Amino acid sequence: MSDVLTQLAQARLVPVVVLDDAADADGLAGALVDGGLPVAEVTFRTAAAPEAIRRMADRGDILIGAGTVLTPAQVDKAVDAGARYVVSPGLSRAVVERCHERGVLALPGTVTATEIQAALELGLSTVKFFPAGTSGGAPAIKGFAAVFGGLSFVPTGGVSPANLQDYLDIPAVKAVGGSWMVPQKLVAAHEFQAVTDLVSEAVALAEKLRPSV
Ligand SMILES: O=C(O)C(=O)C[C@H](O)[C@H](O)COP(=O)(O)O
Repeated sequence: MSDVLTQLAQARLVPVVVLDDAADADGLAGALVDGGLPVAEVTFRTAAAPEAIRRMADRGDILIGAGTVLTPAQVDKAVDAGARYVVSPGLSRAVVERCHERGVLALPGTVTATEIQAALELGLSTVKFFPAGTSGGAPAIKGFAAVFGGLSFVPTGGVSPANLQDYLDIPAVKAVGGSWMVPQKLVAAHEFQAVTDLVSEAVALAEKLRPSV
C-alpha cells in the first residue's frame, strides 16, 4: 500500500476518469502514459468501470485505482480487476476495512475534523479531501494539517490548473485528483492526442511547482 502512496506522491496528479465504454480504456491509458502521467482513477460511476480497470491494469505500465467506490462489493470488483487503490467520495468503515482485507490502499473522502478522526481511527494516514472546492479549499486543508500533524491529503473536486499551486504548495498535500486532464467528451471522441496535450501541460505545471529538495 505504501508503494502506491509513494507512486501517487511522485506523480502529484491523479486523473479522475469516467468511461462509458471499456473499449476506450486502452487508448486513454496510452494517452496518459504518452503525456508522462501513468496514473488513473477509474470511477465506478459507469458499468464500464471493472472491465476498463482490467484493460488498463493489464497493460502493466500504469498505476490504476478505482473511484466512486461505495460498497465492499465494489472494492472486490475493483481489486479483482487489478485496481491498486480505492477512492471513495465519503468515509465508509466497511469500504476501508474491505480494502485492508484485500491489501489495497483506501482513500476515503473527508471534509470535517470528525470524518478525519474517524479515518485516523481506521489506521489511515492519507485521506482524500472531497469536494475540495466547496469545502474551504486550500485554506481548510492548511487548517486541518495544523491540527492533524502527519496526515496527508489528496484534494479533489474543483481542482484545476488555475488553483493547482494553492493545493500543491501545501506540504501535507500528497497529490491532487481531477477530471480536467481527461474530459469525457475528448475521450468519447477518441481525441487521445488532445488528452495527451492536457496531461502534458498538467505534468509540466506540477513539475514547476515541485518543491526543490
Ligand atoms: O467520487 C469519487 O470517488 C471521486 O473521485 C470524485 C472526483 O474526484 C471528483 O468528482 C472530481 O472532481 P472534478 O475534478 O472537479 O471533476
